[in-house]
Amino acid sequence: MPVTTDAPRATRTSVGTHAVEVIGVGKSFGPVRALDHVDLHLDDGGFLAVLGPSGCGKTTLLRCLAGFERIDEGRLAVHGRAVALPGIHLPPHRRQVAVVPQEGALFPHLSVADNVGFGLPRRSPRAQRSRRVEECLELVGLAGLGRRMPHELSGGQQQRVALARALAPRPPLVLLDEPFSALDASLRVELRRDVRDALHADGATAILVTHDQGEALSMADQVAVMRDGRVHQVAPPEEVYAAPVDAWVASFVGEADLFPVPGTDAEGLVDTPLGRVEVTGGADDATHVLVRPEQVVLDGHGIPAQVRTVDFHGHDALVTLALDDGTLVRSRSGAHPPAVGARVGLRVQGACRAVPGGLPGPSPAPRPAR
Ligand SMILES: Nc1ncnc2c1ncn2[C@@H]1O[C@H](COP(=O)(O)OP(=O)(O)OP(=O)(O)O)[C@@H](O)[C@H]1O
Repeated sequence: MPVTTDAPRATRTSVGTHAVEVIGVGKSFGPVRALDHVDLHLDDGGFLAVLGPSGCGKTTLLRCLAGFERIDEGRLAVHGRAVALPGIHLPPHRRQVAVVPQEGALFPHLSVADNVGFGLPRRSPRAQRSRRVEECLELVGLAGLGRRMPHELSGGQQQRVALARALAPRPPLVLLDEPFSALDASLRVELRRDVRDALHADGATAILVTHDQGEALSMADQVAVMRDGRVHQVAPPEEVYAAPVDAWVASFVGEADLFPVPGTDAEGLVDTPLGRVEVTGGADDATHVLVRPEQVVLDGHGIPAQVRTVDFHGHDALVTLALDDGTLVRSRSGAHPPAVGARVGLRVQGACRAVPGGLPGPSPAPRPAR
């Protein structure tokens, strides 16, 4: 497993064998505790997404790793080399950590090839530098465009050049700071896939910072979910979605309807407004049953409900329904959703997860769509 943490219910492995180590890192800005005892480990070639809402501290973590901010407590190491301890702060240029910023920030007066080759050692033979530049342009799908100037490229192509520039010197760590936020939705999806493939093909170790769940889940091998300066869970994307450590993570990562657990019977069945559901997994302190919209299916013999809203997405739709007691639930239907106002029956399909919900902040349960 490439990443571990001291977050609740996660396991921590030994220190000293990882490509990136973040150990007990704290950072405050005056009274604001931006990072609160953050522990993360990432193996060589791993790809970690740090996911969290605005203000949770993810950019601060990235800036501390890059060397743009000093840490107050803890230790940061890259490939076994301590780059930050309290009192010790290696400047950014001595960390060999490459950053891909939100908007490419290419040198406008340099060609694409010169931008990509910018960080390569001047002393290495010219032919070798050109080969690496071509290799990196090919990795990001821009082979043959080295002579263009940045202004002759689209926004997506500029981000590809920024990635190629970051990869060229084979840095021990690549940091991606919401690199797709300036792009339109369809381009973003295409670029996510290409960037993930390019990083894997080059064997790069990378950390992506994002508030976009889709981006984190589709790109990374491991996802660290942050809130209020703390890491709540680190796990592969499928596990963060299917087995969130608490109700807050469940609600933040995907759509979640959460119902209080009144108690489980001997067969592991729980009464919810959607009928009796099978519950698996959950911790001893579980307080809520998590039901994902794809588990709520239309069934003429099911619990009666009325369609309130339909968010149509082409390939599917997210339908919000009101049960007769007023509880709102969501169902992900196929491309032919029921009409607003229609009376339908609902059934929960498959086992549900029980999760603890007692975290600070607004109660996530039950959370209607709108
Ligand atoms: N230079 C600074 N001075 C004072 N407070 C700061 C500074 N940088 C960050 N903070 C505060 O630290 C907290 C964490 O900020 P950070 O930018 O790391 O969050 P974030 O998760 O990256 O948010 P966003 O997604 O909005 O960029 C916030 O409360 C922010 O206001």
